[in-house]
Amino acid sequence: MNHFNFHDLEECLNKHIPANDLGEVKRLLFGRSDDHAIELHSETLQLAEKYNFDARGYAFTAEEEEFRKPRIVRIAAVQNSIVKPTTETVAVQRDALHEKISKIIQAAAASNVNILCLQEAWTMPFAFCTREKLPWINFAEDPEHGPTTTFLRKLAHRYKMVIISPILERDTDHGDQLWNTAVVISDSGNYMGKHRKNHIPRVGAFNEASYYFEGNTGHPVFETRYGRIAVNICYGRHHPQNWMMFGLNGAEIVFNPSATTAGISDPIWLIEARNAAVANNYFTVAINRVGTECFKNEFTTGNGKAARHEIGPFYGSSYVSAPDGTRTPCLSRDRDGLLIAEVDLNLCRQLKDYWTFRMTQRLAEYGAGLTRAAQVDYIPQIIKEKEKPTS
Ligand SMILES: NC(=O)NCCC(=O)O
Repeated sequence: MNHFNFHDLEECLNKHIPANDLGEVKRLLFGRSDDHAIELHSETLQLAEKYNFDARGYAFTAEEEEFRKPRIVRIAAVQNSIVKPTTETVAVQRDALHEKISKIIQAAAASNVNILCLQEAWTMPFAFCTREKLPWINFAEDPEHGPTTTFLRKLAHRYKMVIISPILERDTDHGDQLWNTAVVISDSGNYMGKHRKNHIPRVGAFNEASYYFEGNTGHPVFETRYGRIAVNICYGRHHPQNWMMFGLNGAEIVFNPSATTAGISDPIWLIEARNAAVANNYFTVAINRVGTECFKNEFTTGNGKAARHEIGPFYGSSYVSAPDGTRTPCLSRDRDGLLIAEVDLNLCRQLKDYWTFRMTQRLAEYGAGLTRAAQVDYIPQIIKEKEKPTS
């Protein structure tokens, strides 16, 4: 099937599953059978219509508590295609993306979004497949004072919104190195800090290791006005320990800005961030770009297939998962979109109390086991059947 004949999983279920089975199918696929959609502000919907993106909203509630007030926060994911051909200058490509995203952020603000995350390397095409340095490395910016952070700080301040901005970073203080970095800007418009992608892919066309190394910023959790947040960038979602460390540091929401293509990862996309939400008792927000990106020079992918000019299609499908394992429907596979989720952060502790994973986790046991497994002379603990005596 052509991926672009199939736009939207939920739409397909609604169309084809018999009405009396639909609730149970949704309970098994999404963790709940009811429609938890929320109405978005009319300005959000108007901007979505005008600028040709989807806007959808859902709510996750928690039990009422005697001693804690609900901690209701609106979080958002943005998925989008690039705007200009990759043959345009870096400044033209980047500015066009700034312009597109400013409309989507405005739409999010109209529906009172508190924390918003953009997709991985959102200011550029995902050009790492080419393995060519120029012009792509010219998209790299200073995370604190570069043009993208400067641009977003104004919006964050204007809308009192925490914004997570994943970019290609140039670290001029340390040998001009490049990094794949998420910048966190507070609701007062201040630069809060950054996190560098912990796991760098060496799969398919994702040749990022030619540009930057595994991150060296650990697993920071940012204490924002609206809650404790962290960022697990793309390929890091395949590593349960990466998710776990953000949880151990107290994250209540972990964003997973990604760039991944149909065929590589779509069968596992819907389970990874959802599983992490369950295992770590926090909300997760999985975000993927849309569209196919074309480059002037052909590149090969090391799979015996002919060289090509294109990477993609990126299949979108951004979604939010709650610590109880429920999830929103996805955004579409091929359209720009804004996904808003209203969450009660009290749900995190409620699920901690229910499952008691932290108590049963046996961190010290695994810490020791992992240390042993990382040694070069580690002998895997395998038990074989004893040889039977031959008679
Ligand atoms: N951007 C990125 O890390 N992509 C790798 C492919 C994947 O993890 O799905």
